[in-house]
Amino acid sequence: MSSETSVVAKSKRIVAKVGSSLVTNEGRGIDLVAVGEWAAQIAALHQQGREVVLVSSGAIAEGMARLGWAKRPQAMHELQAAAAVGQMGLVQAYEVAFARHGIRTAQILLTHEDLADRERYLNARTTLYTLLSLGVVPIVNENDTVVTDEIRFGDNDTLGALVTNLIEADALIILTDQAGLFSADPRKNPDAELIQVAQAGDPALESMAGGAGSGIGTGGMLTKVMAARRAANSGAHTIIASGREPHVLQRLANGERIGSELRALLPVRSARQRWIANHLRLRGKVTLDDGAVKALTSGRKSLLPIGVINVEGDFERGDVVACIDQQGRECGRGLINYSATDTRRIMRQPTARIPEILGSMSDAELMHRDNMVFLRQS
Ligand SMILES: Nc1ncnc2c1ncn2[C@@H]1O[C@H](COP(=O)(O)OP(=O)(O)O)[C@@H](O)[C@H]1O
Ligand SMILES: N[C@@H](CCC(=O)OP(=O)(O)O)C(=O)O
Repeated sequence: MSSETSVVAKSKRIVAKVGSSLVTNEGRGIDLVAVGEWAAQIAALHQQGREVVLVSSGAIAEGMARLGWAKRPQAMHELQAAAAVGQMGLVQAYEVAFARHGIRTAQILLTHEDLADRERYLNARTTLYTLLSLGVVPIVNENDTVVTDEIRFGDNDTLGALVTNLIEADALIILTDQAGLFSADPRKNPDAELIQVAQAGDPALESMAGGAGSGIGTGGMLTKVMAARRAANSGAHTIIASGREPHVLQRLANGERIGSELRALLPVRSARQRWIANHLRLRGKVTLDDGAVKALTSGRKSLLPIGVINVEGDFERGDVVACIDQQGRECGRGLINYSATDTRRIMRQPTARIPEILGSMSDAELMHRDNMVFLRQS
């Protein structure tokens, strides 16, 4: 494939995400013309044998329009009420638009908990695979009505990336109200330049995307750049492009380069490792000495208690815990074999002493390499 060809051309399974500002026409109620156009484009992708999951925001913005609220409420229960009202409009609009092409849609509302718990994660995955095999287009949003501030994704960019990981999609296409990622916020810097190709996860992208969003969406560009990094964990490329660009999805699928392409270069990991890498709820941290950091990042070894010099948090056996170096940078994460209390008892200890401290049936490793992901190359 020439470097002038969009990575979407080769993508069989695609997650497309549309943001609130697009779906609701800058907060003025659902843009039915735009919804109709996306449905027509996704129908065309189906004709080519591609599978598409649509992650759509807009429930809160549409709920506000339906309730006649001019200002976004602060109180969580009012946001949740708006989402419940608006989600009705959202799924109705998609159902009608896709039905014109003979395509069925399905509503999937997910929470953080659904993706953090391995069993529920696997259930969600099976359902999505089943829907795709039936030729249905799943329409995904966060289950805003039941989540609270501490546990919500908040923006749908993160959710789009997690769905990309969940179904092992080849590409994540984030459609927004700008032509892509610019070197600075184009609302404030008319001279900002479009970034056409970059590596997902490049820290320079995060500083370009620092500003807030449109005021209608929640994430801004930063969450899109972070989503690209997350999507790259499962080998998926991300495109950030304007949802107002005519036939954008079809043109991307036909190989045209539009917007910003944030490419995945990381090695593809196992399904279990991807789940660990993208785990949002870390229960604690263990600080490693330099030798342990080296063993993990360059040798891809299991983590032994002797390399741990500090323990933070109150975790249980089986929780996902971050491994940080002495500068506080995360270098890996994994499922821990001991509770925080036991980890504190055995940290800095040689392997031979572990049975003495915790009993003869103890594991030698604090984290087994098969249950770990290594986030930084040395
Ligand atoms: N470097 C950047 N490039 C492009 N847009 C940026 C950048 N930094 C901040 N933004 C802002 O991010 C907004 C898009 O985010 P958001 O409003 O959350 O959209 P959506 O609802 O599509 O998720 C843009 O309108 C723009 O003002
Ligand atoms: N779940 C919320 C989406 C939150 C949101 O604003 O997302 P985004 O437009 O992607 O920044 C809704 O449907 O209103």
